[in-house]
Amino acid sequence: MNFKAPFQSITWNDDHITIIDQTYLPEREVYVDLTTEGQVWDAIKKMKVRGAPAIGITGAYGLYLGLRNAPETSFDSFYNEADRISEYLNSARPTAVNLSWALKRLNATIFAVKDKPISEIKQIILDTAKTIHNEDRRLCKSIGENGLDLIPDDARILTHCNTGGLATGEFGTAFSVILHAHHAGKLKQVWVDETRPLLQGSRLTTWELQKAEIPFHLNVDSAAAFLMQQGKVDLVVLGADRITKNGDTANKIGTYSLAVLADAHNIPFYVAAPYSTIDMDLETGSEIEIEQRDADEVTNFGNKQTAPDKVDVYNPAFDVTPNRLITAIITEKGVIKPNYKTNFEKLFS
Ligand SMILES: CSC[C@H]1O[C@H](OP(=O)(O)O)[C@H](O)[C@@H]1O
Repeated sequence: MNFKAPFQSITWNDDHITIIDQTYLPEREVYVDLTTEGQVWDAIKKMKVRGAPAIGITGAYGLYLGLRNAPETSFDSFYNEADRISEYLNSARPTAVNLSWALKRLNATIFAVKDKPISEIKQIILDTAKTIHNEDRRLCKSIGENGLDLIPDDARILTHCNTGGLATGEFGTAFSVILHAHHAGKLKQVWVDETRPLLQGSRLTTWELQKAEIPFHLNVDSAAAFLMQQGKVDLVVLGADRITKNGDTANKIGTYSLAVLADAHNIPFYVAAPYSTIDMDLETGSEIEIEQRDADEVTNFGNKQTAPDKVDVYNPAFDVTPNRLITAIITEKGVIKPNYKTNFEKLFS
């Protein structure tokens, strides 16, 4: 299916990255230029750019920004600098594997061309970052196409957090499935979880759905169960930040709750993600580092304080859904069903 994505959230402009600063959405569409690895780190940490594939792409460009003026005295010193900057960038957010995946891919590329002049290696780093960006565009389009077979006519899809162009290189993951279902005339509407505490659903997914002219209702997270109980949800489709070899999936906090609810109501529960989100180095979800974020994200609603001073807060940015609750994982190579370990090994062989 040929259709354009509603917008681009990351662009390489000659010598810098331009991103939409998502912290201003939906009220304002603010574009910011990132010219150093420090600005990239800050943008990822403060979620000006967010979403597993998007932070991988931005991190890749960030490594180039950090290395483009590095001394060209010796390969070893250049490679050590690449490793240092990669470690620094990777420290911005730990859970989404795409950031470390992109940086590891770039460092492997650098080592593979170690006999070339360092000036040439720098250009290869930039070219590889662009390849990662363009590859994500293609992979996410395929995810949407592959997901279509799972979508019934007049589908009412519930989704969580944001998985569209703001979270990826262009089409999104679960959002790509929604886009394709819409263009195929199979989508009745989307239920959008607001996704506390940072409201990626109510701020970002609604903004993207309006741009795509897709019908939706915004609902508080705790209304999902009632919607399912009333028979108003046909399937759940959402994204991932890290999927382990056995199919356990780390995703935005609240995903596990939805998986348990979907199971209790016999509703299909689908994860959509590119291969770059699958971490074949981890056996199970218990090994995934879950990012803990600042208390003020929970004790404040925008600029309004909504809890007393000095309260203890538990604010994990993600949770882990066990593979047994995941009906299938929609990837660019097709729809993967259990046994995930066996089928991932075939996918990666
Ligand atoms: C297409 S991956 C999007 C994935 O990333 C989000 O996390 P965050 O907003 O904290 O970057 C969320 O888990 C989404 O499912």
